[in-house]
Amino acid sequence: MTAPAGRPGIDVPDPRGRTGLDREGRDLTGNARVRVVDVEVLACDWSVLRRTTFDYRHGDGHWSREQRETYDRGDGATILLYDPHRRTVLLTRQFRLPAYVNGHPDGMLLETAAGLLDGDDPREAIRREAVEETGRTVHEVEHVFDAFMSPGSVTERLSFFAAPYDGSAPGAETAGVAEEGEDITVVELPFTEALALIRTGGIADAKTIMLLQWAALDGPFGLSSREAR
Ligand SMILES: Nc1nc2c(ncn2[C@@H]2O[C@H](COP(=O)(O)OP(=O)(O)O[C@H]3O[C@H](CO)[C@@H](O)[C@H](O)[C@@H]3O)[C@@H](O)[C@H]2O)c(=O)[nH]1
Ligand SMILES: [Mg+2]
Repeated sequence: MTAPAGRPGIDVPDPRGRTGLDREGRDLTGNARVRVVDVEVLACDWSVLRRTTFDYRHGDGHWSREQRETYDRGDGATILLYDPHRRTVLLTRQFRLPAYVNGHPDGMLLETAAGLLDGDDPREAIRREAVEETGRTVHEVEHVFDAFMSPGSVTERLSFFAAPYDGSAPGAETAGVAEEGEDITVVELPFTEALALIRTGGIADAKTIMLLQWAALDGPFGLSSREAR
């Protein structure tokens, strides 16, 4: 007996049970300069790699046919936890393979807590991730901004949040969901030290740099907070 014919992720389930992955992006109508011609699934396992063929009308009016690959691992959310009284921030340290294979000395990155949405609203998702990755429960979270982190290739939209935590209360030193292979160290740093680490390369993660700079410019350790004191 032969196995049923079918393309995983398209007409038969892929390893994560998905089908119809080649339909994503075919019916977009928001930009009259863009006509999607074809969507191919090049790979689907954890994430989805697609190649999209589209016609694009340039500024001078001529059309050209283009192809772009997009890497889709879903959307995510991240949060800066800060203690406004002790002037500290709570970060995580974990191994990041993509950074390790691209020149980071040991792949151990200092980052703000973050996670994939997994079908949740960003605000709900970030409350869950804050507890999972730092052991701290956060109450009111402030939405700071959203950003596409690598818009030439990665579809992900990241939602950025901030929330105070009480660093005078005892907290966890390790966190993460062990069944998912996570092994996270919780790192509390004086805010000025965290900012200095951006300059030296000790913090090399984009979302973390963005949130620390927001905190210095516009957030809890910024000009307006200094004026308020
Ligand atoms: N098997 C497998 N599992 C994976 C893979 N990629 C991720 N996972 C699993 O999915 C979990 C994802 O953990 P989250 O905490 O939800 O996501 P994250 O990797 O921290 O992502 C956050 O940071 C990223 C980097 O800045 C952001 O890109 C992302 O939006 C989010 O904010 C990992 O612990 C791991 O178990 C993969 O390629 N294969
Ligand atoms: Mg995470």
